[in-house]
Amino acid sequence: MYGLVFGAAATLLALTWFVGYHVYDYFKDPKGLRRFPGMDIFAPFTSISMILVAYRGFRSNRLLELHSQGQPVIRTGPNVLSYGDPRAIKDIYGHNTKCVKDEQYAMTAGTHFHLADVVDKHEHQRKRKVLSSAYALKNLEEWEFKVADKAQRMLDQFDKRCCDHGHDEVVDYRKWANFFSLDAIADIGLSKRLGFVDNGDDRCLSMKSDGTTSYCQYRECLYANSRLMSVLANTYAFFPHLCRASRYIFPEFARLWKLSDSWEGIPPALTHERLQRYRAGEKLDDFFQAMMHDKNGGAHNLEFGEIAAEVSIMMNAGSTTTAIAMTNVLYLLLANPACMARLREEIEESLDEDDVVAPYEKVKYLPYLRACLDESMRVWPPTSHPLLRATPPEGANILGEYIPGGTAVGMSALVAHRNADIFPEPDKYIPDRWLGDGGKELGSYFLAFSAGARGCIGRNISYLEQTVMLASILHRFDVELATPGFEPKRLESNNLHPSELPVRFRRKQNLSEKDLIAA
Ligand code: HEM
Repeated sequence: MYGLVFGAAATLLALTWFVGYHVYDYFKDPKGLRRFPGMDIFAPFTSISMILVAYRGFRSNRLLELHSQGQPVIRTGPNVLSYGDPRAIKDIYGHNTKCVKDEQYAMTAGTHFHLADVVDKHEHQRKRKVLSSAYALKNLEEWEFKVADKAQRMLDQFDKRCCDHGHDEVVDYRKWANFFSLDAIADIGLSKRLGFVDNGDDRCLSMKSDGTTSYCQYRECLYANSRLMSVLANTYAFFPHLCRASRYIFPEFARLWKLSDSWEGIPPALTHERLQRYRAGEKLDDFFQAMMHDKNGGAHNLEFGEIAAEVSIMMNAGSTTTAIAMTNVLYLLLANPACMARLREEIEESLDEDDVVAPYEKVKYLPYLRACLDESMRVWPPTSHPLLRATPPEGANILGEYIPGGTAVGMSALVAHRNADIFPEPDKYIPDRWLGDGGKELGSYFLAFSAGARGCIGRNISYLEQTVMLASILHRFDVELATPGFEPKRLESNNLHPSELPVRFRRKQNLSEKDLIAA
């Protein structure tokens, strides 16, 4: 009985402290953030608001709704501001910004930082220098054959499933696009043949820190980790506690944590395997090799943990985003037949009839093709939520207004891209807007790859993969939605995931009967 009373009193005390602390902080307002309207009435007091919005699965859309009502700045947490005016991009993300990555990145990092979550500017510069040779455009073109190989395997799979063979198989392009982007980045990065496209399955090895291994499904595990972080990392001081508690309290989170634990073991398993090949003296042409040595052959002497961290971000950022972009562009073209027809015409004019996988040289500068890709990443940016930066200790001017040091600030790419002043008719798919001088001017408001020193290092690889795969598919097949009028649902974790994309492939009429039989 006394125990119960004591427990109730302790809970009440803790709650009173919790609420009192946040209310006190709000009214004390040391940074003067009270002038900004809250995302809802609780957001200025507590990050629970953002946790709930994130949990519902589309926080950028909520921010878009709020900013569209005319609010340029919204307080989404006690110390977090969301910007709605794309002119803030250069202040927050531009090359001259003094803002650094927010502590959220360090909070969610593993034992070692990787290029994307390292906060310290000098450490980031060091890493970026080491890795830039690996990601350089020069290497990229040398690695085209790896992408072409995966593209050929994708075409082989679609050939087997296309309607001309008497069956009527519906293909989930979303799934296959992810198999493709994973196979491609594993080969480019680690000379590893995952074989996801060949197997139509993403079963792979995961390795615990004690060296024990097990098998798991790659995408399921990665997506679980991303979903957890997108919800839980909105708390700061409470993050480790929430991580622990959520494992035991909520069955849904317990399931996600189990999968996420398996994801944590995938990059070490890949790193371990590649290191063994490296130590055995195999000279392979991949990122890994470029990461281990400088141009003159001098060893970088990276620790295992750092190598595994870089493998992790490469296999994560380098696969999901591209697969999302590939899915969205195909969907948007199917939903906009006039754009599809024009793109096909451009592709047909540049490829020869006997080209199977589109040679990058022939398609990389096709203006309408690039415009279709960029417009789809504008409408549905694969990484859509505000990527938070912290203002420097001395504070920063954002949109001409002083924001004190240590404030988290960010702008969602979805919000930036749906701004009607910059992108008229923002909800419509209009690739033309990217053509000519007008298109060039829009570049500074295109946030799909973020911007400045922390902008995406892998964008050229992604364009290579997206361009080759899309051109090859449209050169070979007629594609249609399995259900006319189908629209993918969307779930935003750390990326904005479309649901499945069920389509049918049909070999194009201009291919000879002989060609069909050979396939
Ligand atoms: C459509 C495809 C892609 C999109 C939309 C995309 C988007 C982004 C965005 C928005 C950032 C900034 C992240 C942040 O501030 O937290 C970023 C950074 C990064 N991306 Fe990508 N990315 C794509 C493809 C790739 C690929 C293919 C790779 C690797 C092969 C890659 C590797 C990275 C890395 C390592 C960073 C961190 C860069 C740094 O901080 O210096 N990305 N990407």
